[in-house]
Amino acid sequence: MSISVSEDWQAYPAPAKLNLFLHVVGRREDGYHLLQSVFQLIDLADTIHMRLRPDDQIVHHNPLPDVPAETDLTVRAARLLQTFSGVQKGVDLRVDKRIPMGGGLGGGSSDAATVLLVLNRLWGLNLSRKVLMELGLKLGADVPFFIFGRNAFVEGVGEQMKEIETPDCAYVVLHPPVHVSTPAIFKDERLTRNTPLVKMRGLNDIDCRNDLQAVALGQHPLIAEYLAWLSQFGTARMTGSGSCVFTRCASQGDADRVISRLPDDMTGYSVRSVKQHQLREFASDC
Ligand SMILES: C[C@](O)(CO)[C@H](O)COP(=O)(O)OP(=O)(O)OC[C@H]1O[C@@H](n2ccc(N)nc2=O)[C@H](O)[C@@H]1O
Ligand SMILES: Nc1ncnc2c1ncn2[C@@H]1O[C@H](COP(=O)(O)OP(=O)(O)OP(=O)(O)O)[C@@H](O)[C@H]1O
Repeated sequence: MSISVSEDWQAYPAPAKLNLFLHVVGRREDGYHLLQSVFQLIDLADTIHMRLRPDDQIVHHNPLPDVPAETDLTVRAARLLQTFSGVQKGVDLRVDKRIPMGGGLGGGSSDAATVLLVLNRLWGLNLSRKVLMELGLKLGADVPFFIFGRNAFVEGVGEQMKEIETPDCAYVVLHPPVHVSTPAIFKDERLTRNTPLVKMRGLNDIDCRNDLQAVALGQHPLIAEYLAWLSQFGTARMTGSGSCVFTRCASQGDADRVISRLPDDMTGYSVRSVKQHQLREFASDC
């Protein structure tokens, strides 16, 4: 799947995710945390434009203001794949960001996953999903999920996943304008790391809370104001390490109505759940 924008450039989607719940169940010796979470794909997405180059350069044409090209996860993903495969091919990249950065929506990780999936095809590498997921984990804990490409119950540090049925529904997502540092949340001494392990049968049996939320609210009180406003319309919760908060709505119309009542100084999105990543078939399962 791709959407043509010109003869050479092709456009590819990089969807965001919500963590429908997120439990911290332990900590590894290297400091990384063991999690249990359900990851839900949503239709809020960045667009990555890519074009094959006649040489082996990887060129980012519109780096983000605060992220130098060399540290952008799209460039890092392309370089990692180039080094791993030994391929002598290059790519031009442009990224249209729509997913708020540092919002717990996994935007950077999804951008990286899209680059890995697309270059696997454009460079003719034919690497398996498993290999791409292992490579992706080197870039970030959420990258394997986007390569897996289906809603999932995720364990470990973010690398073990099982496909799961999730409700087909609408969500309202609000973006408090604070940049949450994921390492600072995980390092915080107030974080509880001993939530009992759950067996995943269905979402209804689970205490759907986010263990990172109390810590994020402690560090950024503004998130609590957004949660309070959204709680008028349903149970509201933070995604990932924040700052975004979300609630489920009965219909897209309901979600749109919530957004229409948003105070002028708040930013939010009416989104839908997505069943599968549109680029899932760019990696094979064998
Ligand atoms: C919390 C989640 O948002 C859930 O989706 C993600 O697991 C975070 O993923 P991410 O933003 O891609 O984070 P990474 O870049 O992999 O890790 C940032 C930092 O968060 C901490 N970190 C992250 C994931 C994890 N399972 N345990 C951790 O302790 C580590 O200090 C790490 O250095
Ligand atoms: N292509 C990219 N898009 C967004 N952020 C990027 C990108 N490349 C590098 N980054 C860096 O990664 C940081 C985290 O970005 P991201 O938007 O993925 O956070 P997040 O949504 O909180 O992620 P998560 O849900 O995985 O915790 C940014 O602040 C930025 O410095």
